[in-house]
Amino acid sequence: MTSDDTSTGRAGDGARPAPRGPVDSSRVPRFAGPATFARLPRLDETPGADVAVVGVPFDTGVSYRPGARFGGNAIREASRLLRPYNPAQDASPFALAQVADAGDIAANPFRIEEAVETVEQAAGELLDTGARLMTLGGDHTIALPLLRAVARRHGPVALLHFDAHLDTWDTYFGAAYTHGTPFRRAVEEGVLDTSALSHVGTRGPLYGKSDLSDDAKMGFGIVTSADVMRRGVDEVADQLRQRIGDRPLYVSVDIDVLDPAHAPGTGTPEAGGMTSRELLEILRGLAGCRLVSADVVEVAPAYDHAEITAVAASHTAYELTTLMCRQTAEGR
Ligand SMILES: N=C(N)NCCCC(=O)O
Ligand SMILES: [Zn+2]
Ligand SMILES: [Zn+2]
Repeated sequence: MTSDDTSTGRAGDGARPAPRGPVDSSRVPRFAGPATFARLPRLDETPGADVAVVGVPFDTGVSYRPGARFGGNAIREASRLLRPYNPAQDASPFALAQVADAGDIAANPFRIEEAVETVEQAAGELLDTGARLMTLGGDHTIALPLLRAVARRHGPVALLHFDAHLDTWDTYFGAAYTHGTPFRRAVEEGVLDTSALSHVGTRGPLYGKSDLSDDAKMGFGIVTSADVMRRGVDEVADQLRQRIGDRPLYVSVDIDVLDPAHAPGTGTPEAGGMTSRELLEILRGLAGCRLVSADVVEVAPAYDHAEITAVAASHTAYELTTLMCRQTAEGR
């Protein structure tokens, strides 16, 4: 594959050369060569990244269908069709900041505790370079070590959690680190700013009413999937922005927040979810927030059809990345 890349137009500022953009799909077929996110350079091909896209092929924390370990690479494959100008945010993200694909974190698939440590450590090293992280999961277990690493750098962060599920349950089979429990652990560990925690898109059967009261005690507010439908994306985004204010913000997107019609390729699907249009619009409405890092998790390509889920996840990561690049360009 040629290493030809699009000229991005940002003049080098002395500290760093102009960002190296994606491979030009008008010159090199977009279906050629190994996949990196959005056909961007690998991190080792750049002097350093403002946004590092990193995969975590780990799904040992799941309670139902496995397969999210293949999610990151499915998202990279589906991201070949992304283009460099984002009209919805009026920005060319990859010209505003250097985005690079940092490859995958090698988490132990046989020892969850060790995997959690590995993800925290590797994420911490990437954050120490000054990059923001756009993580491609993996199951939702990985949000805990990612939040630990982010909190070490920024202090406790506001959390905006898009998911069909609360993921604030306590344990499964006595296990503390699973994909249904990361945010309870994160609250217990003090890595979240409990004055600004929101779930968006929740729905479906619970174990009991106490799931909701426990969750509320931890400080979470809930915008259900039905609330999004009734109130509309602009009102929801306004309310979220007000709650978040200028706190450092982490956004975690479990792709099962989308209706199974929009994201069949996931491990614990629930009927009655958001559309991909609603999700993308709410994300765009977060412009102005201080987004420090984000993840997109729970893409399980074995249950996908025609890359529906992976395409939705790639666009989700694209909107989040665009928000981060705009902030870099604004010096925030
Ligand atoms: N984080 C995701 N996707 N799912 C959690 C579901 C936990 C359960 O089986 O009750
Ligand atoms: Zn979920
Ligand atoms: Zn989840």
